Amino acid sequence: MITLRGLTKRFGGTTAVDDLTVDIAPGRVTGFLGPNGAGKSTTMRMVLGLDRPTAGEALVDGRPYRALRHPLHEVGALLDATGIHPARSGRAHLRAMARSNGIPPRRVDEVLGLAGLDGRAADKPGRSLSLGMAQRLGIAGALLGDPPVLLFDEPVNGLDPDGVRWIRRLTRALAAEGRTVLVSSHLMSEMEQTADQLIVIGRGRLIADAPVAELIAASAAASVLVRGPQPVALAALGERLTAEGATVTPHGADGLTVSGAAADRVGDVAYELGVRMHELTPMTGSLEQAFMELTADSVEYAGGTVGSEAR
Ligand SMILES: Nc1ncnc2c1ncn2[C@@H]1O[C@H](COP(=O)(O)OP(=O)(O)OP(=O)(O)O)[C@@H](O)[C@H]1O
Repeated sequence: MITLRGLTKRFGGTTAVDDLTVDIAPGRVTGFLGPNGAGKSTTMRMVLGLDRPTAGEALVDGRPYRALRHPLHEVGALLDATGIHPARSGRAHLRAMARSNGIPPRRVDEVLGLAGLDGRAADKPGRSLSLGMAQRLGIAGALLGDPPVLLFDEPVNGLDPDGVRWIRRLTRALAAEGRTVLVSSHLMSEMEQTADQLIVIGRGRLIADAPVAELIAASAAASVLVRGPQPVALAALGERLTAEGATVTPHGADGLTVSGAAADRVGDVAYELGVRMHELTPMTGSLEQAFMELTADSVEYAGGTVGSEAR
């Protein structure tokens, strides 16, 4: 279990993490999602004792990282996979880690196997590892102490499609063993396939903490695409739906996207107002869409919504 309580980190005038309170439970994969610069890496660094919180606390099984007696056996992490010494092989790197933590050398071969690094790749010097191999090596390092809590920061970075599938299977298997698995990503599609629970942050603040299926369902139920040849009538439809509490955004030159109203209701209102329609389509929800909706206020390029100015 990872527990964040009022976790806050400021760098000068920048608030990277802003009063984050959340529990990350064992036995499932928790996706940690947010736009670039949202504060995901900084949060993970505080869990790992690499950054000191400005306020609040980050606990691993109830204790701050610095109070863990055998850290490698209690929490494993992949943060920046490019940190390996250029002249040292992956195997030597892991052996050194194992030695200084009282872990037997045979565990090194085990985790190299788990990470899919065959003999040759494990003996290459750090400088000649591809990013994908470095990611796998980083994951091998995280698994070395067989810890119950794992943090992977953007683990699919640099991996080919096989590697991506491997990460998906590995994280799910680790969670199925009852471990706490936190995986950060800005790839919503990846999280849709991997995570059970999603924590979404924007500008350091918690935006959502919910099961993936719930987030998708919320966005799926809510969006309807409407197209028609009468801009003024369509604008009137948009106004009326906005007045009923829906969110209406323009879609191309002749359409609207309506969230917060069912397709039946949109059709009925159009009929009442005599609006000619060329299309009325309930949109299939995806996590991508849910993510865009959730983080719309926390990214600089967010599009505005239209209400009374609807075309
Ligand atoms: N050491 C630091 N000094 C100053 N500012 C920092 C430092 N580390 C992070 N930041 C700032 O804190 C904010 C959050 O950064 P962070 O790397 O945690 O975000 P992220 O969600 O991991 O983003 P990305 O997906 O781009 O890695 C950013 O505005 C970043 O510029």
